[in-house]
Amino acid sequence: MRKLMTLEEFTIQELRAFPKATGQLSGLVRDIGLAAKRINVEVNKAGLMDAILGATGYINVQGEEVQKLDVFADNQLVSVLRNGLFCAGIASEENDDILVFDDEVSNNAKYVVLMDPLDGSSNIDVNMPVGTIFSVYRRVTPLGTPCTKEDFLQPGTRIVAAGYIIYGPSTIMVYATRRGVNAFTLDPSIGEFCLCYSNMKCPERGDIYSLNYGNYGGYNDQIKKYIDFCERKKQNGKCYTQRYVGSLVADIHRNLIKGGIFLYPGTAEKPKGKLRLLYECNPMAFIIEMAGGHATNGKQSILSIIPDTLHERSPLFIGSSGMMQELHQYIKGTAILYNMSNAY
Ligand SMILES: O=P(O)(O)OC[C@H]1O[C@](O)(COP(=O)(O)O)[C@@H](O)[C@@H]1O
Ligand SMILES: [Mg+2]
Ligand SMILES: [Mg+2]
Repeated sequence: MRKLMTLEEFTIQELRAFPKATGQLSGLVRDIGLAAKRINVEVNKAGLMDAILGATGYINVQGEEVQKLDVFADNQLVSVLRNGLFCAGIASEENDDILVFDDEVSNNAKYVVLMDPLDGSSNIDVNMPVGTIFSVYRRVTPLGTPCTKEDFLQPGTRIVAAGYIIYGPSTIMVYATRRGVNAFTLDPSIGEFCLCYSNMKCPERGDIYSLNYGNYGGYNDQIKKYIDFCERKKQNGKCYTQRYVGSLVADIHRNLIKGGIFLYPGTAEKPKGKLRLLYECNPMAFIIEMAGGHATNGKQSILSIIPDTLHERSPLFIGSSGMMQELHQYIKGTAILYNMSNAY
């Protein structure tokens, strides 16, 4: 077996590149990795335990029925980060309001974490890939004081690091900073995430388009025309292929590796679509943009949106740069597609 660098070794190597760094970000990512390992164990044996499969009967702030695994995942992340040294507070898709840790250590931590503890909830009971999505921001409120909502309502251009863990045939953590995008596979024999893809680049083009076709009727004419174009489109003599898992982590992970485009547009009924700007759109946009792709809401780059509320939704168009250019010719959005990776 090739000796693969572990996540811990990788973050320490990154630290060595920044002698002035405090190590807080590396510590935070390792804490998230630990929580992911605990979630992974429950996901793997979900079919064996009623305690993990099924719904809680509780409706969350999103108006969605909360799954038992949503709660389990949220609790694992909250407890690891609350008891850690590097996080001042959390905003979670599952909680109405922010969680301020407000103790001496946490109040001196310079980062806050935003998370979708369990993504792809509708796929839990059918053994399809699900995931966890996170993003890290530097606080804007003074250290030594409790963090506030201001620390969470920052545009995606302020993201310091973002990532997701996909609990699939293998469990993979994709972690992005401004230095690049790297992926780590969980090696169950040593219980460590090991580097499997370094410096990932999203191919400029692919032949996959990904959307929930069931919503087609509710899309505006421009988007319908783009989807019709994808149906007819031939590339190198090959038709475009439609793929949709229904777990954002899985649909984005596939397109990150193979190239492709993912759309979750607004509809007449839900003009903002379904996906949450802070917990889903922003982190995925950061990862894909750092890998050379693009992400917009059809009008502007996702990362440039100034959030108003914790649980606001946004249409999402994301993927290979060449395919995003093509899409924008159809939806005539005014978004000038430039790569945000060098915006800051
Ligand atoms: O069932 P739909 O409308 O296609 O929505 C699927 C989308 O909803 C989600 O499941 C929403 O995420 P959660 O499971 O975290 O609520 C995404 O993962 C996925 O892309
Ligand atoms: Mg989600
Ligand atoms: Mg979720």
